[in-house]
Amino acid sequence: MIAIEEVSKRYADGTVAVDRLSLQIPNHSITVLVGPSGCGKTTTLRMINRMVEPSSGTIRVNGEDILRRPVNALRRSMGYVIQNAGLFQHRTILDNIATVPRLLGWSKQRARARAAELMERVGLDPGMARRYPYQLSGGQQQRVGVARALASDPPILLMDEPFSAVDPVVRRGLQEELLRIQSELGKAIVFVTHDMDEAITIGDRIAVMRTGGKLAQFAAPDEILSSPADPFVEEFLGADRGIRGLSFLSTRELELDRSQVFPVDSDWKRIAGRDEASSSVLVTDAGGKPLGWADLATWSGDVEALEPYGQSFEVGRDSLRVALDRAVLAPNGQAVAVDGAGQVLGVAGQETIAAAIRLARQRRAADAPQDASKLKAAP
Ligand SMILES: Nc1ncnc2c1ncn2[C@@H]1O[C@H](COP(=O)(O)OP(=O)(O)OP(=O)(O)O)[C@@H](O)[C@H]1O
Repeated sequence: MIAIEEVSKRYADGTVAVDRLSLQIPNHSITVLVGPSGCGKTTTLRMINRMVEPSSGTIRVNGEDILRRPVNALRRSMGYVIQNAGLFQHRTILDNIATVPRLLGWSKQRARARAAELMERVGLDPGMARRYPYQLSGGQQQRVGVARALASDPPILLMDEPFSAVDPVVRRGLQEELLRIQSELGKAIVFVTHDMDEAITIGDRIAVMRTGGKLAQFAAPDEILSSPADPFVEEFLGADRGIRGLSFLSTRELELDRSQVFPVDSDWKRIAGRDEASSSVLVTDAGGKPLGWADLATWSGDVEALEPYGQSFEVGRDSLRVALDRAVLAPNGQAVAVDGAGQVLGVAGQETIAAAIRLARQRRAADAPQDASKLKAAP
């Protein structure tokens, strides 16, 4: 959809921000630009909507050179979201979102109806429609920024570090929301970030750029993590490269142990008399949800006295990275696996998870070559 061909940008002071960059950015996918500060990510993004004009090279959208299109029409065909949302402070939330439809000549009523629909889509309470931006939290303002960019239903969305100014929990929520919206709308999204974890979470493909505005690698996240193109990319990915790669391995086939899981109304005398080595059991409520760990040698039967189990992971939805994290953090090294309804499916220790990682990697290697661009990171 967006073809960047041999594009360079040299600013008036001689700085070469982007150097002969070529990228094919497909439809219905999220392409993330990452790289160290000053490597030309923002410049690249802004050349796509002509906020910055390239010094040389060509950018085409659906085959058409963007220089042939009137700049205003071009920009209105592309949603643009920036850090801190960049909202109009004197306009209500509803009118902020309705901005582009109004510019396109929609009636006030139609534009506001569209804005209200978008508030719902990005998870904003309709009660906020008449508020002003300063009356919203940073995360809510970012949602408004996304809604505003989507208002005229542009096929392309340009996002420049849109979630960088909010705390990690809100950021995670915004990323999930973006993925959900993308699964419904299927835009061509170009997303700039500094954060490799964010890139892995949301990107279908990642372009790693190096200082001087050159492309270091352009591939699916999984491929970048498993086969960095050169020492620069490897160093940029950091020491957690192996752990991050586990984000692409499913928990679906993880072998779970159910023998240690018992509902709270069990016959504890009989269970305590078992012959098995482990006296540690996971107690669930009557609905099968985890309550905590009990050491049968000492547990009185009091639910309040159970050892906390930490956080569970959801089989199929969460990756082996999450499962391993849960096991590492659990007091007894056992991660609790649940289904979509939060009911316990079993437990898995670090050894079991390590075995699953080895197996998944062997399978991957055996399946190769495969279309890595189809792989998507689980949370
Ligand atoms: N208007 C300008 N005039 C001169 N140099 C500029 C201008 N805008 C950006 N630059 C320079 O171009 C280079 C690339 O900047 P750009 O903002 O594209 O990088 P970035 O990768 O987005 O950085 P960051 O991650 O820090 O936001 C930097 O060296 C920057 O100082």
